[in-house]
Amino acid sequence: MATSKAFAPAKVNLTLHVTGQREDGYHLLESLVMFADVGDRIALSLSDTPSLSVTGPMGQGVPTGPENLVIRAADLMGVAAEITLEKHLPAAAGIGGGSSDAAAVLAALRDLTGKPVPDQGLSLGADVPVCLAGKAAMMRGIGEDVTPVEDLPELHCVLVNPGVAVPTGAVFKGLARKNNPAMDPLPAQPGFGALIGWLKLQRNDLEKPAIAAQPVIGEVLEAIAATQGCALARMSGSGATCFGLYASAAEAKAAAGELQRDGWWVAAARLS
Ligand SMILES: C[C@@](CO)(OP(=O)(O)O)[C@H](O)COP(=O)(O)OP(=O)(O)OC[C@H]1O[C@@H](n2ccc(N)nc2=O)[C@H](O)[C@@H]1O
Ligand SMILES: Nc1ncnc2c1ncn2[C@@H]1O[C@H](COP(=O)(O)OP(=O)(O)O)[C@@H](O)[C@H]1O
Repeated sequence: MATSKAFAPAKVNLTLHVTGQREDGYHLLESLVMFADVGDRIALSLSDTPSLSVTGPMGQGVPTGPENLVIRAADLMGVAAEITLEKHLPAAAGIGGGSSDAAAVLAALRDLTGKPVPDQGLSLGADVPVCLAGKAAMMRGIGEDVTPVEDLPELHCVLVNPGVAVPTGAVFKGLARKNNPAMDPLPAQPGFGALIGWLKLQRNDLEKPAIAAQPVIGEVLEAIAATQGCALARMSGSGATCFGLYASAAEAKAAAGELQRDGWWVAAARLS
């Protein structure tokens, strides 16, 4: 029986500009996305009797029925599979856990069966195409326009989620304005200092409405910014996960130690 194992990394939106809104209500975005070396793990095998088992430290509350994005991904490919999903990422957290799981299943089933992935998986979620690309990229449109970005410096980060789920649609609805300024052009082959300098001039436009919905996100950002060596603290996606950037793995690891609180999920990671 054909089997496959896959890693579904956390997606981090280093920037997220909301620059407009389509007639169907979806928002136009510009985002620099990178992927962390922390994530979910998936094992799957082709089978006549499809099934899903959700395990892992963050598995609680993740749907086990047909609404789970890994099942929807198998359905989209028209393939029956037995899937085990080991959750390490918090759900509904702005780091694309479900989207990354879906993308990993799409890629695994494409490789096992030779079938193409319909429409980059966009029908499963706006974040699925960038997760399918799986490497640093500029994401535009509602997420369907993905351009890989080469030559970014090594980045180390801490990811912090305060244990509150923030529904993506509700945060978009809370935006004061939909047509915010576009991102500045990314400098060519930036070193760490140049990339941080550029990032500081960009934004996550969803930060403000997310903090209004869940004020603890503001506390997380302050706590990250106060850690030794933190070059930038920002929210990812629609939250509530926030990240801090550091020049070294040692600083990111020390920050993760400092940021431990009851109910907070904290991970040090490398971004690429
Ligand atoms: C905001 C982002 C940024 O990367 O990340 P997350 O916070 O989800 O991680 C994504 O665009 C989210 O992608 P994804 O989570 O796949 O979104 P979807 O399931 O397609 O959409 C959930 C809801 O968010 C709103 N939505 C989503 C994407 C978009 N470009 N405009 C929107 O207005 C819509 O109300 C939609 O019903
Ligand atoms: N495999 C999955 N992992 C996590 N959540 C999932 C999954 N499949 C479906 N969901 C549902 O999708 C919603 C969004 O989850 P997720 O993709 O992790 O968040 P976000 O889009 O904020 O990064 C959750 O509320 C959860 O109920």
